[in-house]
This record gives sequence, C-alpha cells and structure tokens, in this order.
Amino acid sequence: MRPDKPRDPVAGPDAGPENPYPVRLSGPVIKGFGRGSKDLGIPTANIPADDLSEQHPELTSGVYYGVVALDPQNLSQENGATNGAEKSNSATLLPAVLSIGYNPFYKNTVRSVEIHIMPPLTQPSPTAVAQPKFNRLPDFYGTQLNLLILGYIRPEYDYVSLDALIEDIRIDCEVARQSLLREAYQQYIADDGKTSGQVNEDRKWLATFDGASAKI
Ligand SMILES: Cc1cc2nc3c(=O)[nH]c(=O)nc-3n(C[C@H](O)[C@H](O)[C@H](O)COP(=O)(O)O)c2cc1C
Ligand SMILES: Nc1ncnc2c1ncn2[C@@H]1O[C@H](COP(=O)(O)OP(=O)(O)O)[C@@H](O)[C@H]1O
Ligand SMILES: [Mg+2]
Repeated sequence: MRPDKPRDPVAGPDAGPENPYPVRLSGPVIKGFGRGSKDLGIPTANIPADDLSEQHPELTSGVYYGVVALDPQNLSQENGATNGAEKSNSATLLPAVLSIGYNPFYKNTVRSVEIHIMPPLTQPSPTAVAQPKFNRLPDFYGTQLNLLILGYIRPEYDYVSLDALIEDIRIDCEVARQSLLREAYQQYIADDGKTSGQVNEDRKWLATFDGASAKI
C-alpha cells in the first residue's frame, strides 16, 4: 500500500540522468486492458514487455519519466502528437511518465509497460490542479514508439481506492514535469544548441524509425 507521506517534487539527480539511465525502449503501441482511459481517464500507450526482464534487468517494476517520439509516418495528420506537422519525417519529442509492472491495484498477472504522454513542457501543466485534465491525443495504436527513460520516480503500489491511484498518477505527472524541466534533462527534448555528443546520439536515436532518421 502507498506510504502515507508527502511526495518529493523531483526525482533523480539535478546534474542529469545517472547510470543506468538513459535506457532505450521501443515497440509498437499495442492494446492493453482498456482501463487507462475508461477507469482512470488517463490513457497509456502500452508497448510489449515480453523481452524486458532479459534485455533490461535493471528496469525493476515502478514508475519512471522520460521522453518519447512516435513514428511520424504512421500518425494521422490531424494527430495532435505531430503538433500539426505534415505526415512527413518530422518526429516530435514529448515528455512522458510511465509505469512498468503488474499494476498491483488491478493484480495483473502479466507485466506491462504503459506510457502516458504529457503535453509539451512549454505549455501549462493540465495536472497541476486538484481537478486535473490528463492529456488525450487521437489514438495511435500500431505506431512505433521510441522511449528514452531518464529517471526513476517510485515503486508501484496498491491503493485504497481508484481516486487514490489517480491522485498519485497526477502527482507522478507533476514530478516528471518538474524533473524534466531541469536544464540537464530538458536538453533531451528541446535542442538548445549546446547538447553534448551523447545527448545528441540519444536524441537522434529517439527520432529514428525503421532505420530511417527522422528530422527533429
Ligand atoms: C505514471 C503511472 C503510474 C502508475 N502507478 C501505478 C501504481 O502504483 N499501481 C497500479 O496498480 N497501477 C499503476 N499504474 C497503472 C494503471 O493502473 C494503468 O495505467 C491502468 O491499469 C491502465 O491499464 P491499461 O493500459 O491496460 O488499460 C500507473 C500508470 C501510470 C501511467
Ligand atoms: N496522452 C496519451 N498518452 C498515451 N496514449 C494516448 C494518449 N492519448 C491518447 N492515447 C491513445 O490511447 C491509447 C491508450 O488508452 P488506454 O485506455 O490505456 O488503452 P489500452 O488499455 O489499450 O492501453 C493509446 O494506445 C493511444 O493510442
Ligand atoms: Mg494503456
């Protein structure tokens, strides 16, 4: 059960991602149990978790933050995730908060990787208020998703109620946002012209789909 104590406003060191982060994950967006939008009002893009334990033993079950890119070739033109960009080769990098594990509140028997994509950091946060509106984009099932995990937030918990789970995910969104707004993390999303070699490599990887490098 979730411990009854206040949450830290940020997670991970201010200086930037610490070993083993950044961690790269990618896969096609698949169907989950259909609860994210329906039960919680919080859509999560699920990607396959089959090889996770072998490929990434460092990713223990829990909540993480990072940056995602969706393959622009597979997104419809009206999809908000492209920020109105044409159905072309330009990938948008967006902040994300995700859960890896068995969702103890729902007692799943299979592990899942579920990513909630947040609005750009330049927009006001819709989850900073007590009556949050979680970000909703047009559906993008089947689209390739690249994810760079930059830090760990907390373990997964069971909750006394659905409202308590939703409130903790709302706080996760705020922790992810405040964590990513730090200079050493923001450079993964917004190119300030000062990015170092490895950060550029990670940004390039994020925008690469099926061997083709998309423009960012
Ligand atoms: C940031 C974040 C944190 C989450 N934390 C928990 C948690 O602590 N315990 C839990 O049971 N589920 C947690 N979840 C998972 C939700 O229960 C899950 O998104 C929901 O069951 C939707 O599943 P679906 O994609 O299969 O429909 C979290 C999800 C997100 C996006
Ligand atoms: N902000 C968002 N973050 C993640 N997925 C979103 C978002 N907005 C819309 N979606 C869409 O909603 C789907 C997830 O909804 P969800 O209710 O969790 O269903 P499922 O159980 O199939 O994962 C995603 O696969 C994606 O197509
Ligand atoms: Mg989902």
